[in-house]
Amino acid sequence: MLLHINATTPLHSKSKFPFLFSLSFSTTSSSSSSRRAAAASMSYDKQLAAAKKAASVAARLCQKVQKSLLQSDVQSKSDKSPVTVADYGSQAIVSFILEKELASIPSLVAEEDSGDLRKEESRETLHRITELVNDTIAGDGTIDVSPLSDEDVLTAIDNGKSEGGPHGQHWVLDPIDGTKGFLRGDQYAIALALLDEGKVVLGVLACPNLPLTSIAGSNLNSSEDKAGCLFFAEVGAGTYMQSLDGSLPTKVHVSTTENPEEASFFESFEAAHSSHDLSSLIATKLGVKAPPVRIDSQAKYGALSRGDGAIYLRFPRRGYIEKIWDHAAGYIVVAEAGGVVTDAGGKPLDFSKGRYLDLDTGIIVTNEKLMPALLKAVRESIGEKASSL
Ligand SMILES: Nc1ncnc2c1ncn2[C@@H]1O[C@H](COP(=O)(O)O)[C@@H](OP(=O)(O)O)[C@H]1O
Ligand SMILES: [Mg+2]
Ligand SMILES: [Mg+2]
Ligand SMILES: [Mg+2]
Repeated sequence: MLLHINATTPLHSKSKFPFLFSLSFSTTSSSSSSRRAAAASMSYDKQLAAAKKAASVAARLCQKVQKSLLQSDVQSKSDKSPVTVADYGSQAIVSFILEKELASIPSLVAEEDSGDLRKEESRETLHRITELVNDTIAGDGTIDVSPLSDEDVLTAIDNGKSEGGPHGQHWVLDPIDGTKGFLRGDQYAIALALLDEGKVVLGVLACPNLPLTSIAGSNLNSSEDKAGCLFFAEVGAGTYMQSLDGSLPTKVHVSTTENPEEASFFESFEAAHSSHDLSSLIATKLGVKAPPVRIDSQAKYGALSRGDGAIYLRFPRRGYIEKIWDHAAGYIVVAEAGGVVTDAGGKPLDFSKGRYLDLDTGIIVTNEKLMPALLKAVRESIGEKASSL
């Protein structure tokens, strides 16, 4: 179990408060304490500050686009998933700001590439992206740079071609996770994480449409609450949330409920991304009473990290291979808030294998107390489904 300070504790650097960290070490489980021990001598504070800035500025670009979303902003990639000027713009901004803040070209594993944008018919779209990137950077007022050219934007996007892997440091970026939610006007996230020697050591999730207060039991679409959350986590230092417009961070913690009857669960809005039938069977077996909360993107990990729900279930169709940028930031945000993220067989996720995750059947997330019962329900439900085929 992690040391939970309280919900209004501002973030302090671990170097300034060694006392808090020795306390935190003494109360952790053995698997997380070895993770912490490995990272104890490392501080990623500088990278975390750069990541928070990059994700926040990218979120502003996305918010601008979502407001004035035009059908012509939507293109189709070869895999038919929608990709918008905001996906490209967000990737260019994050790549550019990381490079500027850290004074070196980052190794970046990111979802988008510039292939389609370099085609003659994309010339107008590219101009529009460059304009958006420059307007957003100028609007921020803290980034000292002359306007970027179309070529600068293409180069920044293409920095995301790294293959990642088990050695060295690699940034992992999903410039807009939940593009379908973004296009619908619903939830999406800018998800940025850092791998060091194959382990996720920090993560930032910007969720522009996620209410600052709990979404437990609420109808997200009719929520009048103020929205825009920035979750961030550094290995060994816990998870914090602040508003995207810059409030003081508060420490967050996953739900500690042991009772499945009190637990609600998150899953993809899109049934094509995760089997709603299987999750319903699992929830029934486990004794969950509440209906599923269906939202797009890694906003699910963010909401879970602050206890809005207790379980996240993800079961893609057979043969689908998960990408590391769809989970790296969300994983550490939940893990540092005291949660457990595994594949459907209970194995930890391995982010060291390159751009893809090699895992068994699906991804499940909950707290340490509920995990054994959840794993049992998952195993039985998958068995039942298989035998009924
Ligand atoms: N058939 C499929 N099964 C599972 N995940 C899929 C999928 N097709 C796309 N995805 C991934 O699901 C992500 C969105 O997850 P969620 O369903 O939780 O909102 C997408 O991220 P992008 O929107 O960044 O492309 C995409 O990578
Ligand atoms: Mg995509
Ligand atoms: Mg994604
Ligand atoms: Mg994406």
